[in-house]
Amino acid sequence: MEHVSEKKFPVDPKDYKLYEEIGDGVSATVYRALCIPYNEVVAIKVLDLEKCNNDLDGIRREVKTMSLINHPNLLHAHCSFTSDMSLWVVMPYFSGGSCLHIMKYAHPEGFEEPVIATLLREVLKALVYLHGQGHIHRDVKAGNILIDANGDVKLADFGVSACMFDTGDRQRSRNTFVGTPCWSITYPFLRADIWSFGITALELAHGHAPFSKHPPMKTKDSPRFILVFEIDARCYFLSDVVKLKISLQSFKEMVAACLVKDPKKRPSSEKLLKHNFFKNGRTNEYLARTILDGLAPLGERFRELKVIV
Ligand SMILES: Nc1ncnc2c1ncn2[C@@H]1O[C@H](COP(=O)(O)OP(=O)(O)OP(=O)(O)O)[C@@H](O)[C@H]1O
Repeated sequence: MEHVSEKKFPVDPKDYKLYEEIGDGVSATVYRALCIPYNEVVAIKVLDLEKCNNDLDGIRREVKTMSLINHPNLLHAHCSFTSDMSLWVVMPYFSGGSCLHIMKYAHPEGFEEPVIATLLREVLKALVYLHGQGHIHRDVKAGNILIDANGDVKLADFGVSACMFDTGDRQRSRNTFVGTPCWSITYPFLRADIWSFGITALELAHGHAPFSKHPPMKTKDSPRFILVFEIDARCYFLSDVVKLKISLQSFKEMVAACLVKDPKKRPSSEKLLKHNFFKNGRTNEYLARTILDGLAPLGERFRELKVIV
């Protein structure tokens, strides 16, 4: 049981009233809910601990990371607790839902340039902060970019994140790297997020990620996979760019800088944030007006999309 925000959220399920489902993932269901004592709407991610026997480490990491981070573009959990065989993570409710949901529902061909620039700029600010703290997010994607009613953007889901300052044991067990946490060694690992960031840019521009219809690769970290994927993603990008509404040279340059095979040659999140492309970004109110106005409530959209899938 952990308390993670200034306002003490209750850690008893009886203090919450679960409303409709608003999302689901591999091992969790997310509900809109009411925190009864505060009369405040929240989102609760309920993880079935029996289903995630093999990844208790990942869950602990997600909850711990969510409780320690403090940045306006990162999702911060109110509290978490176990109830029977499930873990409840109580978080602020983002009525826009994820960018993936919004695209699937209302923008199947992807977003317009200023929307993409605004979303990506906010995500990049979160990455600058995370990387500065030695964290790698490792799951940057449209499904993990949440938007609230004001157009505020939050990067969510730390289920597979890793901290470069952890002991070697955990890193060894995750089969990613072994070594002392010093920047000269660790910074190429942080740049894994830059790769995913480039793919996310394509996802937001196309409405879906390159090869999103293919089953996930088991050997995610294998250099062969990365190489094949890089070439494919770039071909996909170059051949399809004519179809995009995006004609900006700066978008192409920005994505190309992220999708470089050698992580050391990718820009840092801080450097990338200075890229010209992000000058096309607008305010959060613009986002709210452009992509949230007129959308059905999140639960309704979720239900409709579930029927389609
Ligand atoms: N705080 C929130 N407010 C509104 N919607 C949310 C919130 N948290 C999650 N969601 C919705 O629920 C979906 C699934 O949540 P989440 O990604 O945390 O589950 P997951 O099991 O980790 O998913 P995956 O394994 O696919 O990454 C999100 O894509 C989003 O649409």
